[in-house]
Amino acid sequence: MQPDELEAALRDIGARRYHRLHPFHHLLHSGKCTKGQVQAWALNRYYYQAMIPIKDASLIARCEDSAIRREWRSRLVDHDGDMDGEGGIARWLKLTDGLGLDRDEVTSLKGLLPGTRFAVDAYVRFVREKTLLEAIASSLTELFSPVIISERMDGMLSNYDFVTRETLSYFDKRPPQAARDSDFALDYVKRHARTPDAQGLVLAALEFKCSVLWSMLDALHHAYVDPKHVPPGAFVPKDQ
Ligand SMILES: O=C(O)c1cc(C(=O)O)c2c(n1)C(=O)C(=O)c1cc(C(=O)O)[nH]c1-2
Repeated sequence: MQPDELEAALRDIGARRYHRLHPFHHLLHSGKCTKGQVQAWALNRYYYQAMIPIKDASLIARCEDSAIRREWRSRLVDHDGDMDGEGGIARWLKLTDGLGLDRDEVTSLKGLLPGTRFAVDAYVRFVREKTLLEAIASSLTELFSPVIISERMDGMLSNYDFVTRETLSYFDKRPPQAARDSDFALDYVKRHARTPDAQGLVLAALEFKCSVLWSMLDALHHAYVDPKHVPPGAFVPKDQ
């Protein structure tokens, strides 16, 4: 494939497999979730947010090219900030605060669904163990996140009286960061995946990552929407 054909194949995976298509997101964005279901989403997604800098640090740790390390470093700052109280993780905790969740409960991870833990851990392990090309390609879901984030902001702000713009401030910053990061990652894979084998690995890495995001929402749907089987020890909303 030519590089532009590879890009088209990657975008096609997003169009068919990205978590924007998951029924839980349809419920969340259209105002059909209860407050408890929104809390469960935010509490579980906290683990994804908390582990993203760990996976990015592991990518940097094995990367021998200082230009790539320098570029990738901005992701750590985006999530961890330069000081306490700044960065994406801190802003995610503003979201869980705004939804009335106890911070210690969220950060203790005690109420996490096992399915969330397994999916997120699989992503971190993938980035740690696969080739650098596959690790970079697995971040390419971010090509598709600006659209879902704007749908989520509009939908949640207009449909839930318990959600404010300040509560959702995490998402204000994400679209430009995601655009910058995914432009870099896309350019990298287009330049480095030039053989059919390498291109196959890149496409498989993006499919894998779509499955990670999809199974996080499957776990939420099973526990909190239908059939509402909350695994032992996981968060139980007050309204469930
Ligand atoms: O809200 C979303 O739907 C969404 C999706 C994704 C994604 O597609 O992986 C990320 C994020 N948000 C996000 O906030 C984020 O920091 C992030 C980092 C990464 C990554 O793989 O390195 N994906 C995403």
